[in-house]
Amino acid sequence: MSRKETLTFPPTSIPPLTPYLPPLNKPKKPWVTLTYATSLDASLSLAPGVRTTLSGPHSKAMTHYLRTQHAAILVGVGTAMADDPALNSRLEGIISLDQQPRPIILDPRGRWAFTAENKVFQLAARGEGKAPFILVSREEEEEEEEEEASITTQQEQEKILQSVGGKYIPVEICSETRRFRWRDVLKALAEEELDSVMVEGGGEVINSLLVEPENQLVDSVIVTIAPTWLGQGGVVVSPTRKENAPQLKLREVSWQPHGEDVVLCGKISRT
Ligand SMILES: NC(=O)C1=CN([C@@H]2O[C@H](COP(=O)(O)OP(=O)(O)OC[C@H]3O[C@@H](n4cnc5c(N)ncnc54)[C@H](OP(=O)(O)O)[C@@H]3O)[C@@H](O)[C@H]2O)C=CC1
Ligand SMILES: Nc1nc(O)c(N)c(N[C@@H]2O[C@H](COP(=O)(O)O)[C@@H](O)[C@H]2O)n1
Repeated sequence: MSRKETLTFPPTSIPPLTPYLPPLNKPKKPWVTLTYATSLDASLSLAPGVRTTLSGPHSKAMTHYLRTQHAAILVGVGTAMADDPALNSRLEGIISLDQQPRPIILDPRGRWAFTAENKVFQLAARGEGKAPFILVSREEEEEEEEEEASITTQQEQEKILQSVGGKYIPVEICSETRRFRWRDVLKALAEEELDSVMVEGGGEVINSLLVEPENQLVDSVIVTIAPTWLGQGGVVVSPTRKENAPQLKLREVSWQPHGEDVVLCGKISRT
């Protein structure tokens, strides 16, 4: 990684965000904040696998403030592969690793071919971020024992993970969707004593969390809207619609300008 980035977030911007952040006395289930940056045409990126900057400097600093307010930060393997994300907070004034969120990667099939060069490992080695926990399918772990080549790769990757304090966490997948069930993901986080998580993306992860009944697990939503159209072909946030189901709507909504972007905060209506 190049020069160390430092972001400044004005303290006056903090109070309007506070109602949407994990409270001091957290409930048993980890607090879930769904947060991402979108274009005016609901795109997260120009195309799958393409890292796309949407946030301006102010809203980017806000995201890095949010990262300090959560125990964990979660992305899908699609994002890990596309972006090689750092998943730490580069906010000015961070003095301790305790202020950094734990990166969580959903990678049921072990598709992320990471090396020690990936940012998250570089930062963990330098003490500028926590080491990732990678959620893998319990079933896949057993199947891979059959293949010698993948065992070697898996062992090498496990060494890289362990060398910085990370680990694989086996989680059951749903046999129909071949995806993790969100309640199982949150249970795995709770078992690691991670009592809050910001889910950053990408498209598949967000859309899967916005459908019924999974959306009832979301405590707050914080979306950065950039004044940009990305055009067709992007990774779009648009959850599957259930016939005759009521529309998903936010309540307790607040709109906050952050530079040229606007940040929309809200809570999902309980059904
Ligand atoms: N603007 C923004 O704020 C953000 C933008 N992005 C962008 O989004 C794009 C990546 O999005 P996308 O390609 O949709 O990939 P995702 O990051 O959403 O990863 C999806 C993968 O995660 C795994 N997964 C496991 N459990 C679940 C589950 N319950 N629900 C959904 N997925 C699950 C699956 O892996 P498998 O198929 O192996 O089973 C799935 O294919 C990139 O271009 C990135 O730049 C990402 C984050 C934020
Ligand atoms: N808030 C926000 N604004 C954007 O414009 C973005 N592209 C993203 N992307 C998310 O942030 C991750 C990158 O984080 P690092 O800067 O590498 O720490 C990326 O993987 C997406 O999750 N977010």
